[in-house]
Amino acid sequence: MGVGPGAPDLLTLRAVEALRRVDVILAAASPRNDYSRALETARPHLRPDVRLQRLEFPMTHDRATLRAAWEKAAGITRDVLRGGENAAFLTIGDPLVYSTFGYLLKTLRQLDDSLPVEIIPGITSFQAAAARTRTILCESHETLCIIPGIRDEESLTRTLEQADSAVILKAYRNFPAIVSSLRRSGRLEGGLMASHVEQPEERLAPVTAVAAEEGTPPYMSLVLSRKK
Ligand SMILES: C[C@@]1(CC(=O)O)C2=NC(=C\c3[nH]c(c(CCC(=O)O)c3CC(=O)O)Cc3[nH]c(c(CC(=O)O)c3CCC(=O)O)/C=C3\N/C(=C\2)[C@@H](CCC(=O)O)[C@]3(C)CC(=O)O)/[C@H]1CCC(=O)O
Ligand SMILES: C[S@@+](CC[C@H](N)C(=O)[O-])C[C@H]1O[C@@H](n2cnc3c(N)ncnc32)[C@H](O)[C@@H]1O
Repeated sequence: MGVGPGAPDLLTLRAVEALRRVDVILAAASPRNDYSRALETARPHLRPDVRLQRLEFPMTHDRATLRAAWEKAAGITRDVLRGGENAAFLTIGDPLVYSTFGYLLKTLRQLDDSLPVEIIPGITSFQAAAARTRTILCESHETLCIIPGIRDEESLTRTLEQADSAVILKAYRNFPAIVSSLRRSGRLEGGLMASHVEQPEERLAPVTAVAAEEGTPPYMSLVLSRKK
């Protein structure tokens, strides 16, 4: 299930109802910090007796490391379900948008495609950012383009030139290339940077202001860009 951007009151009623019902909570954590923001977001809704099971996702692009981790996570999930327990896998935002859930689902299907899976949608990070900044995402004939900010500058520029509205997720380490591509496509002015939306560390600022600072933005950052 998606738990939304990070505030415990931005889960859907369906997600909250499911959390009250399940025996096991499956939470993705990076071995780097063993922290699950999705779990902390859902925590106020958990039954005190629910069992917590961490699943490690290494947050890397190394194919062999990823495959091994997904197989381990899918194996644990299969064993929980085959044991007769209900489980909820938590993911930030929506489970079908750049989510660990996608990899878990595909790998679980390969292990056993008879296991029942229900997907509960969540409010995405960019919907939450649009709401917090009162930004219209798209209207009338406009397109809305969802762009992974880890692409190279040329690719980012080409896509931005085609888009009416754009949201650039994963706007952190590659932020300088993102800023250049916004500038080259004539949309730097007006670009909004939204970090940790609906989380305690929330920051909303013009892209130009963030670009003028030293340092790398946090992983939980995205850019909203609407063509003028
Ligand atoms: C490679 C890299 C780039 C990339 O994003 O592509 C990457 N994550 C990176 C960094 C990173 N990720 C997170 C933090 C801590 C942030 C914090 O704590 O504030 C940090 C920062 C850090 O570690 O420094 C947490 C996190 N990540 C995802 C979620 C949401 C979810 O679970 O859905 C959550 C919240 C979980 C929670 O806490 O609830 C999801 C994804 N992250 C993935 C990959 C894919 C999974 C691959 C796999 O199966 O392992 C997937 C599914 C995206 C996809 O595939 O599109 C990049 C490498 C580092 C680098 O080199 O820069
Ligand atoms: C792996 S993707 C997860 C997307 C998520 N499933 C969704 O539906 O929004 C991680 C990226 O989502 C964005 N993100 C997730 N939560 C966020 C938040 N609360 N504030 C700002 N950006 C966030 C950031 O761009 C981050 O790099």
